[in-house]
Parts: sequence; structure tokens; C-alpha cells
Amino acid sequence: MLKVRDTSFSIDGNLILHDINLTVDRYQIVGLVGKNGAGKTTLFNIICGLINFSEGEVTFNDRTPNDVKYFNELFFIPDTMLVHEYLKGIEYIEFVSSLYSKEISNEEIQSMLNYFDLKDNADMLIRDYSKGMKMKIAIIVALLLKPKLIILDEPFNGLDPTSCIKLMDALKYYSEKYGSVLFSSHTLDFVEQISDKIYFLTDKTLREVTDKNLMELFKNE
Ligand SMILES: Nc1ncnc2c1ncn2[C@@H]1O[C@H](COP(=O)(O)OP(=O)(O)OP(=O)(O)O)[C@@H](O)[C@H]1O
Repeated sequence: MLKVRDTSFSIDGNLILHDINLTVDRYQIVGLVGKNGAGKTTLFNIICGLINFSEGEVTFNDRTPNDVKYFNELFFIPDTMLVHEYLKGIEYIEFVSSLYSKEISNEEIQSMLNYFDLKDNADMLIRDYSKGMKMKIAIIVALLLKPKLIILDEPFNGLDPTSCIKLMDALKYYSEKYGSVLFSSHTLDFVEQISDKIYFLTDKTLREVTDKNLMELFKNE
């Protein structure tokens, strides 16, 4: 379903990503690791059609990012999620679901808020949310919309340990029932625990990790 083929990207003549090949299949969780500045966010921005690439091809269900339908079934949660500060949590959920023309039952919303321990904050302005709470409301929206692919850039950042465990369980459940997940993280344990496939971004190139011993990889970085 998601295919990145022989894709390269440069900024002002500096090569950031070289000849990237990546696939995410249906119902798969794919983890992406790499040191600071390796190019993970850049790669997600390319996949999400937010920046243009110089060479290669990106397709999602055979559509390219210059086709408006490409974005229909893909939901991206950036590392610093820009949520609408002057909406309440519950209003934000309602607003985004209306943008996507998705009817989500109140029961489903309440159960998701409850699961991520945000029920008591649903009527609070997002402006007053903590960093972790903002990430959780974005994750809740993504899970409720049920797109075919959720892309999350460092979703565990700022989450407390209980929320991290809940997020891992929620992503596993999501990938079994609804769709695929592509995420990046610096927490190697989480990546090893939930990923069906892991990619390592280093020296501008991407390779699939087969032995799952990520600690060893980073020792030699
Ligand atoms: N707008 C920009 N102009 C110039 N260089 C940029 C720009 N955006 C990103 N870069 C460079 O591209 C490289 C990859 O950055 P990117 O943010 O994709 O890394 P990352 O793997 O997500 O890092 P981190 O783990 O720290 O979030 C870095 O060397 C960065 O300096």
C-alpha cells in the first residue's frame, strides 16, 4: 500500500535523503529509527506530501501525492502537533471528524477519552493542555477517524509511562483491526516491542533491520 521508491531529497544542494526505499503493507506496524537529524521527519513530510522530493516515487494505494485522493485515508501526527488552541478537547474531536466527514458516536469518543485518561479534560481548552495531553488528543482523533494509515512522528515523546503502554496496545489493536501504522521513535524498546518491520535511517540511506537488536546498531553510530 505505501511505497517509497528510489527517493532522494536535497535542501539548497545538500543531500538529506538518498535513494530511499520503504514499504508499509496493510495491517502492518512499521517503526523508523535514526539519530537526531538523520532525516526521519523529512521522510514523513515527503510521504505526507508536505515537501516535494527531487527524485523517486511515493505512492499510497497506487496514488501519488499530487492526487487529492492520496490524502483521504492517511493521517499524520507531527512531533509538535499544532492543535487548535482555542477549542476544547471535545470540540477538536468534533471539528476534525466533521472535516473528514466521519460520524463518530459519542460512546466511541468517550471510551477513547477514558482509555487515554483524558475524560476529565475533554471540556478544557487545548491551550491549557500539557504537551503529553496535546499528543494524546491528536492520537485519539487519529484512532477515531480510522484511516488506512496513521503516521506518527515520535508519538511517545512527552507521554507518561502508562500512556506509552496504552499507546502501544492501541496501535497493536489498530493494526490488527483497522489499518497500518508508520511511526518513529528514539525509545528502542517500544519500537522493538510493537513493530512488524523496522527501518534504520543512517548516512542519508534507509535499511531494514532484521535482527531487531537496535541497541547494537546505535552503539556503532
Ligand atoms: N528547512 C530546512 N533547511 C535546512 N536543513 C534542514 C531543513 N529541514 C531539515 N533540515 C536538515 O535535514 C536533516 C534531517 O532533519 P530531520 O528533522 O528530518 O531529522 P530527524 O531524523 O527527524 O531528527 P530528530 O530525531 O532530531 O527529530 C537535518 O540535518 C536538518 O538539519
